Amino acid sequence: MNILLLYIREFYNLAPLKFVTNIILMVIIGMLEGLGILMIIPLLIVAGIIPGINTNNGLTVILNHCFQIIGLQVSLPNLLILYIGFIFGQSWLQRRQSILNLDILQSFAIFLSTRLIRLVASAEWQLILSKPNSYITNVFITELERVYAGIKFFLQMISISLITLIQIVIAFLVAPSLTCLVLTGGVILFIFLQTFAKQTRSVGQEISSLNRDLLFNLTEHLNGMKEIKSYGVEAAQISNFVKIRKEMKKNSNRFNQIQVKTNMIYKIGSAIFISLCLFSAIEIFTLNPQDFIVIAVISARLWPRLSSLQIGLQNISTMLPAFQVLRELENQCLASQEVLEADTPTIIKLEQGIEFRGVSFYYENSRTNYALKKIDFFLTAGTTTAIVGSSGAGKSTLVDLLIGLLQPKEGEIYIDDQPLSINKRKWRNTIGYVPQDAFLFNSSIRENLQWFCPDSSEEMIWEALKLASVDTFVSGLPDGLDTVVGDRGVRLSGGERQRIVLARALLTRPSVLILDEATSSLDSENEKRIQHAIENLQGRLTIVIIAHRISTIRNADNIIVIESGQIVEKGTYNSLMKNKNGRFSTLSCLCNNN
Ligand SMILES: Nc1ncnc2c1ncn2[C@@H]1O[C@H](COP(=O)(O)OP(=O)(O)OP(=O)(O)O)[C@@H](O)[C@H]1O
Repeated sequence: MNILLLYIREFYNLAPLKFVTNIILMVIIGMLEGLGILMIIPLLIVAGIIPGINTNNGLTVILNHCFQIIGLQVSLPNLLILYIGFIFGQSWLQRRQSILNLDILQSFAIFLSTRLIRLVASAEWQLILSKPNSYITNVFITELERVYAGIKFFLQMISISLITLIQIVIAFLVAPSLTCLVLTGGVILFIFLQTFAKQTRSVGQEISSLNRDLLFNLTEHLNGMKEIKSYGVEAAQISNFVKIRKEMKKNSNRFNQIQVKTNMIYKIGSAIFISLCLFSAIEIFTLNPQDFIVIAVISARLWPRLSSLQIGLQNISTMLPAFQVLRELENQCLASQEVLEADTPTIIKLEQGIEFRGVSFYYENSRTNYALKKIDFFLTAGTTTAIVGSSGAGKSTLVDLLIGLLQPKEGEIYIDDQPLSINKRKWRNTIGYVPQDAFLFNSSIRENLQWFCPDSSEEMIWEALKLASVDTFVSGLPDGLDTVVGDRGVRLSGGERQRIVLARALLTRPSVLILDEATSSLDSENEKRIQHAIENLQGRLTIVIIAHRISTIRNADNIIVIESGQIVEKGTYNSLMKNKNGRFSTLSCLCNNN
């Protein structure tokens, strides 16, 4: 419950005035409903439905007094108009309150999701790496929805509680002993049914974990659709999906059964207690008819409310695990916020070069294994450097460190003698990055290109396309720049996609271009095109190429060979090839044999 109160406090802090207005409206609505019930007595008296009525009844006297003040007679039409007035006022306020309620709930929903996206976006890359995408998606889509639902149930419970409380007070004023009897019954039943709240909590926990599994399974299924179809393992994936779905159904049924059971117990309980009340009212408390009617109406309304309160509590209980999941992610992101200098469009004009000084790095989930150990090198500005090594050698880790996504555990990276750690934002504005699995949106080539550079002109776009050797291809398309590339660029070949991503990186006019295995999945024809594009750029900027294939880096000014996280060789292509027993020569032979 503490976690719920924590979010309620944030909810209150977001719009305290609206929150308080909402509560005041709830109280007024509760009072108007109570007055509506009380009106039954004078109505019955004036209509003469209850014979031999004691007209000195407290309520009737107050009403007479009120009517005298406004100069009206206590007549049936006046009473009916007043009754309609109460109901009208209550309904109108209820409408206003519902609108206000939804408004503040929606504002809170926006606040929570915006805060989460900010926290995730500014978290250290290593935290994002440690979470499956589907985990974060699940928190955004499912768990956040459950959190809003939990807050909504909480507000509904406040509203029901206030209305119930006001009616209990009215009933108490009319017939204290009988009200105590009705209440005792209600409280006993309420406490008895609390055991169900615990059960619903465990159902809620299972719902949270099943939602996560379902999304994980679905994401894996969709991402790996090509492989799944190629290996013909659709049935296994589908059966896994169906299994989770069935578990969800089982859970949902369990929750429903608890709620239906609660409802049933309340109905039976209320029948027993209302009968008991009727009997006691007549046989023990000898209540007069008008008071009896008020108590009967309040009791009849009170019991369903108690049942709604109980069900509301159960609903909140089911949602509590979602609050915990959300808080956990928020706290993790908060604890690993990236320290960046103020947002700025400034870039670094690389003049001397980039230096790795004694850089070591390990991933948090494998602290004993260094992915990179004591890396020292200097990349002169304006040159092209290739980093090669076998799979798992540490090339991508090195690129992530170079971009400033990962922080060295030991040592430091310098950009023209300035530590990268204090200039990360400026540095990222300076570089162009083409990753292994280049990403394109399901929109036009133009929109994809302008993603990082929204103000780029037509001329700049074509210049970048030309540099990336993809201008002829784009101009040959029927819709040219307006051609839609499909989800993740599926309507393009691997080579076309990669060259468009290269053009996107070049459009930002970077001083440093980092290509991480940009040709790894391409055939030799496309590889040549990319290579040609890179050769076009050599000398104009500082280029860092991570490559598997030695053929693609023949023209690099420097080559750094990494093995098991350490630099084992450095030099030019020719000097490294001369050392026949060297790692580079071996890698080169392996590539040629492949
Ligand atoms: N997110 C991670 N968590 C834990 N260990 C990781 C993570 N990413 C990489 N590693 C480990 O770090 C080492 C270096 O990995 P890296 O991806 O940098 O190699 P690579 O040379 O780029 O490999 P490849 O050419 O196959 O992409 C490997 O031992 C790898 O298992």
